[in-house]
Amino acid sequence: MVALKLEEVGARYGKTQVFEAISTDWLKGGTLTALIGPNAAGKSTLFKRIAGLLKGDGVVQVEDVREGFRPICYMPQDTGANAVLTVYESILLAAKQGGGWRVAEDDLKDIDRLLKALHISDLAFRDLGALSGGQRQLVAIAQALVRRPEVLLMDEPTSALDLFRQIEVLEFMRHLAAEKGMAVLIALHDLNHALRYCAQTMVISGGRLLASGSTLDVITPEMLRSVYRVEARVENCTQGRPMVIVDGTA
Ligand SMILES: Nc1ncnc2c1ncn2[C@@H]1O[C@H](COP(=O)(O)OP(=O)(O)OP(=O)(O)O)[C@@H](O)[C@H]1O
Repeated sequence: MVALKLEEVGARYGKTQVFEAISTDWLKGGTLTALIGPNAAGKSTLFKRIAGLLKGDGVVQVEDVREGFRPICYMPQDTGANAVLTVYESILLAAKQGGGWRVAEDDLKDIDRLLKALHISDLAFRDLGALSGGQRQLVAIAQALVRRPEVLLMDEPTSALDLFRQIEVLEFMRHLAAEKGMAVLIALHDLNHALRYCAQTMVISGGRLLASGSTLDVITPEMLRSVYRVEARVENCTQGRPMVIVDGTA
């Protein structure tokens, strides 16, 4: 199964250091990992650094990548849409990116399966430019998954989705990670999503990785006070699930 490890990873834009010396244990495939932290903490920058889109200090190691899979795929926050392509064409283009242009029967089957799994088959022949923000986000998830990544970095993938779709997508991703052995890192602002779906959580703040480990160990009232500047509790709801309840600003 794929494994990812960061060793003393840093990133800067020009002279401005965003974060430095981020190190992790080996993170194995099969589960979702939340990447959390306040606005501008560097979550997207860390993803770009892991994906190799930004250079910087330290080493990103990926081991045990299977034949026919891509080591790392980065799904950015909404970047607008190319109005010229249909949804189907855009997913096919993503599948073929960096490979040959010959389209095989299996490519088309993969796309059909993904469209069905994400419940967007009805959008297949719509123009990308004519979609709503949430529809575009679902298509972006299909574009990322069709590339068969071993490590998938998802930057706030549910920010434009309604409540039903948020749950549907995160449950689907958790299932897919377990089934395919994929390592999925998800930048999130909704900490209840982290508590509910992500086995591990990493907190980035003040240019450092402040905490990393089991989500329940990481999301604590102390962390919420020091990182998010809120007074909050983590309590079990009536169904026994832990949830963050915010009482106010700290
Ligand atoms: N291309 C860039 N050039 C210069 N500075 C940048 C660039 N991209 C991001 N930054 C800066 O780097 C810092 C980290 O930004 P980043 O987008 O990684 O944060 P984030 O944690 O993903 O934030 P958010 O939760 O608001 O999406 C911010 O101060 C931002 O202004």
